[in-house]
Amino acid sequence: MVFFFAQSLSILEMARSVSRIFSGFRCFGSLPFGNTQLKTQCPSVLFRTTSERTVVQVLPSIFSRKPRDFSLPNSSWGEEMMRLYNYYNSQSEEATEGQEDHGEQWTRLPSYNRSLKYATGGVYLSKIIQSKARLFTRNIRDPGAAFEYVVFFRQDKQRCVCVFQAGHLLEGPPGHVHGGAIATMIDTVTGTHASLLSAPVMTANLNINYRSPIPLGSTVLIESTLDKEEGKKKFILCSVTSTDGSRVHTEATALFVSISISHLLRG
Ligand SMILES: CCCCCCCCCCCC(=O)SCCNC(=O)CCNC(=O)[C@H](O)C(C)(C)COP(=O)(O)OP(=O)(O)OC[C@H]1O[C@@H](n2cnc3c(N)ncnc32)[C@H](O)[C@@H]1OP(=O)(O)O
Repeated sequence: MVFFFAQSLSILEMARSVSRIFSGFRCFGSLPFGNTQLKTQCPSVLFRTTSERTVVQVLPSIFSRKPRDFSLPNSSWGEEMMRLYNYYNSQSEEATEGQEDHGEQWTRLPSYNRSLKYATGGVYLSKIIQSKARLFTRNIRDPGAAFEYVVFFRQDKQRCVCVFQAGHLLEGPPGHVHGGAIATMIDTVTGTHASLLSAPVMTANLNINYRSPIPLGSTVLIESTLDKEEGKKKFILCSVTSTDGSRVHTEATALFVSISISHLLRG
């Protein structure tokens, strides 16, 4: 992440700016920073500065139109992708009236490709960056060409599962998915998971073992579980397998460190 700030801004203004940016992330990324209330898509964000406490209202003022949710099915999704989407989605119904929700269901996490456009803090960023920035995994217009995925979260088990269909633009070795693309998806799923657990986080360490190649066009499962938490460190385990679980493609461990707004201000 790169942020450009005018030098004349006060620290308070910059803190407000970054907070608003994260407000945008909360609403528009699949990575909601902070303790997210999963069924509340666009919460107010409470943040504290040295001089004041401010509630930043995110919506409805920042919407010009409803952004596309990339975690919903499109025409490129194959049979296996749809089958698994329907499987997890069928277990993610809203709790019915009178029934308490203890996080025992899967929750589909919406996923958007922009944050800066909607984050008013972006006013301190380069206009070019504001207009052109897109989430890395959601920046190909052609459906099915690259990263097609949906992430579900289950709170009671502290577990995320991602159904991922790898498109033809992700080729590494002939006919198979590029290791960097696999790493990107692992970072995305584990990063989403870590950020659901705590305040803003950044990847500190990602350790990957590639066990067997993933054919282009295939659908795989990426599963993420919380290993342990130590202070501001979250250790996450991740595996990429065939959808029937018979083949392990990749195994990984990831470390995420909670950061403060001032960490980003330092660059
Ligand atoms: C729209 C959006 C949607 C987005 C939806 C998609 C989600 C995508 C998610 C992508 C996330 C990313 O790629 S983030 C981008 C890639 N990552 C980065 O650029 C991070 C660059 N690194 C940093 O900024 C920093 O090094 C940090 C934040 C990681 C740590 O700095 P810090 O906050 O000062 O913490 P520090 O004191 O150094 O360390 C805290 C503790 O962590 C340990 N620690 C720190 N680094 C490591 C390390 N590499 N390996 C082991 N341990 C480490 C320290 O020993 C210490 O342990 P102890 O002494 O406390 O025991």
